[in-house]
Amino acid sequence: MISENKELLKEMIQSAINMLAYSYTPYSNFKVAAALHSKNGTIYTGCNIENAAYTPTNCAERTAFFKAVSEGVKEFDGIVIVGGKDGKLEDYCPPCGVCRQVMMEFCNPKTFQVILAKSVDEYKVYTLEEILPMGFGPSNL
Ligand SMILES: O=c1ccn([C@H]2C[C@H](O)[C@@H](CO)O2)c(=O)[nH]1
Ligand SMILES: [Zn+2]
Repeated sequence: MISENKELLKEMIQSAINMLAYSYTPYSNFKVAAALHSKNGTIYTGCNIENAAYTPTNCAERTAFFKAVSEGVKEFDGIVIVGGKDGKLEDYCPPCGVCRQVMMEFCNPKTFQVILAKSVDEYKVYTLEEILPMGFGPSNL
């Protein structure tokens, strides 16, 4: 489990916090960033990217997944998520339902860890199964 590696966890949280600077949010000012760890050791970061037409907005988590998958990487251990109004990390920022479903596509719900962070030493760890019980995924087809 990725959460046992405290050094890696800190590195991922710091990468996500650094990524907040690229969050494109002229409409909501709600800034979100993610750091996704692949099983080959690479960290893929992502930020939310809003749009004047609103619905094309892409969440930070999906930006990170799509960066990785578009480079041929499809196996992951865990994701760190940070976010808040104006980029202030006062609360934990849980992933939306659409992002949970994208996680379900590529990750084992029993082992993939979703780590919500407020700082490098303030975080909570969940499995995908805990935040998406009875999820529908590739094994259901
Ligand atoms: O899982 C989530 C939920 C929301 N947002 C973004 C989308 C939008 O830009 C802003 C407000 O919903 O937060 C994410 O990046 N990830
Ligand atoms: Zn989302």
